[in-house]
Amino acid sequence: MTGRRKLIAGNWKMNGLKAHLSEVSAIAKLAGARDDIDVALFLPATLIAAAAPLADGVLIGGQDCHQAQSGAYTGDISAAMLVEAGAGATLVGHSERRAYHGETSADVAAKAAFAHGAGLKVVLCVGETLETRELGDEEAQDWVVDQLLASLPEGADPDWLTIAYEPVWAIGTGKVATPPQIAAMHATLRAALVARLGEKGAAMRLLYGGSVSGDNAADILHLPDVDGALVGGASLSAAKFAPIIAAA
Ligand SMILES: O=C(CO)COP(=O)(O)O
Repeated sequence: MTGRRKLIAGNWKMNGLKAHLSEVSAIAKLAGARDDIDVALFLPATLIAAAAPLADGVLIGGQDCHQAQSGAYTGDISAAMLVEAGAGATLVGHSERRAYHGETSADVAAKAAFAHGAGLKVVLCVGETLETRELGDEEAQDWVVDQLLASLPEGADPDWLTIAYEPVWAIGTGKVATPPQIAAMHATLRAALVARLGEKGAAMRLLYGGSVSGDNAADILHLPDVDGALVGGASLSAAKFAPIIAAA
């Protein structure tokens, strides 16, 4: 036993209106039936305040937060705003933020540290593009280790920080990484975390994300260094999320 509790997390991305809150309630019901794992939902910021009271037993989070307390950052959201809305966590460094908003690993490390300072748990995402993967499996592993180490915040601790490995080429494509690819990457990331953080690195959860579904969840979740999943499309409905929770 590793002592690491599994975390099944959903990332709704830019999906979901109030009409979809019934899915949050239904997912909370699924989570309530499992006291051996953690379940989280990273929702659009507009849904957090309405979702939090419905989601007993589910960690509700935002999908990004700014690395400053407040200020002239049009369109951004601060960690304190997420906390006030009822969030207990946030994603940082998702590849869609890195790609479409130009976020660097230094930004991501600062966001993670700031979010922690505001009392949020943090899921920090890393992952390589198809171009990098095509250089070879070892090259991809080296690249992701570098990205992870550059993104790790000061004081990284498994009590509040979880890492999610999400190969960009597997996100929303239906093209899941193979179990050997995932196992090799997670073993490499684990070794890098242990080298950097010692026991804290051994205890830090490492999630896989990228086209996780009810069909492939069991094969992925039982790999040795996989401590859960970060699920996009299949987290939007309780019906599709249920078999992933059941597989954990
Ligand atoms: O990016 C993801 C979760 O953060 C994965 O998305 P999909 O599960 O839709 O591939």
